[in-house]
Amino acid sequence: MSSARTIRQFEQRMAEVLRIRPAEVNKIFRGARPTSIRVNRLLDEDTYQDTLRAVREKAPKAFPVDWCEHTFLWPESDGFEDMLALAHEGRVYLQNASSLIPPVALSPRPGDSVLDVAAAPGGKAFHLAARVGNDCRLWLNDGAAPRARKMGELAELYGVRYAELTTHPAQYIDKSLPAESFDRIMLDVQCSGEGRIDLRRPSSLRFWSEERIEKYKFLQTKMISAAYKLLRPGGVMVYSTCTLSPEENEFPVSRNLERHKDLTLEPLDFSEPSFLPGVTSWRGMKFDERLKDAVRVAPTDTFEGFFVARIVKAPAGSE
Ligand SMILES: C[S@@+](CC[C@H](N)C(=O)[O-])C[C@H]1O[C@@H](n2cnc3c(N)ncnc32)[C@H](O)[C@@H]1O
Repeated sequence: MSSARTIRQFEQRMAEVLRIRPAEVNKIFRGARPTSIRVNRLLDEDTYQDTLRAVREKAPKAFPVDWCEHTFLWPESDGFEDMLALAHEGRVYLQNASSLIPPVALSPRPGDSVLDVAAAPGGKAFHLAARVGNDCRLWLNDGAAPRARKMGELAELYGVRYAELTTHPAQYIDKSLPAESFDRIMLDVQCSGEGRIDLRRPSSLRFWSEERIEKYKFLQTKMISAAYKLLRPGGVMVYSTCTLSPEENEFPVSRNLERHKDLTLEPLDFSEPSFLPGVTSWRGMKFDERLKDAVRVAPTDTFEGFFVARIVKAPAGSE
């Protein structure tokens, strides 16, 4: 159980991050729900059409997302049991709408070599595969072997073809995989999960602490640095977390922009009212000005708190 002190610390921190009053934090952090339905395109065409019909009939309040194909926003979760049954058959993937953002931001192209560094349970990796109809060389990695194994089984259910499935620690992944060999890298990393905290259940704060945030920030900085070495010149990497503290978001990205001069940030070319720019300072720390091009998602009924940065490596031979 979390102490009253931890709850107070969390409320104060979130109020500061989101620039709201601590009392409002309690209204916003009411828990994670699956608030999107992604219809799986990797099964046969008849199944796809049949699934689309089922979504429209059984979850009529779901509505299409204009920046993400084959996907519906689903704030009311109507027809939940029917959608769950479709998910068990691999026909839809149910997840929070914020999780749709990183694969769209990464925008893999047909034929790309794609690495997902912390891929399990597979939501974003499967979405990447679906975006190019399995026409990519997909390398799945996750540091937790049992989660990686389960992801392999789910990949089969969802018709996802992958080239490799490994369990390397992300912070050292450059020691195990060939340098500069990926066109696209997804780095959706382990974090303090603030976007998913449910203050109706204070026990959801049991793993949250300011000390843990400090620990993660160095690990995440190393993970980006290791992934950088695997990215081809001209390639794109998306760094994302389901947390809001700048230590775990702007800090690791900013340190890597300083360290690797051929990296820069690109703004996303789609938006929602809850998308805010990244911050350039926090509690005495200064971050690279380009962090304004990152997206910080404020929690709403549909979107969990999230952070996404699209990081680009300059093409070979450029200044
Ligand atoms: C936020 S989850 C990833 C969710 C996944 N991208 C998805 O969309 O389904 C973070 C993942 O990182 C993995 N992980 C934790 N520490 C790691 C490490 N040091 N190296 C690699 N993976 C790690 C966890 O097992 C977990 O599956």
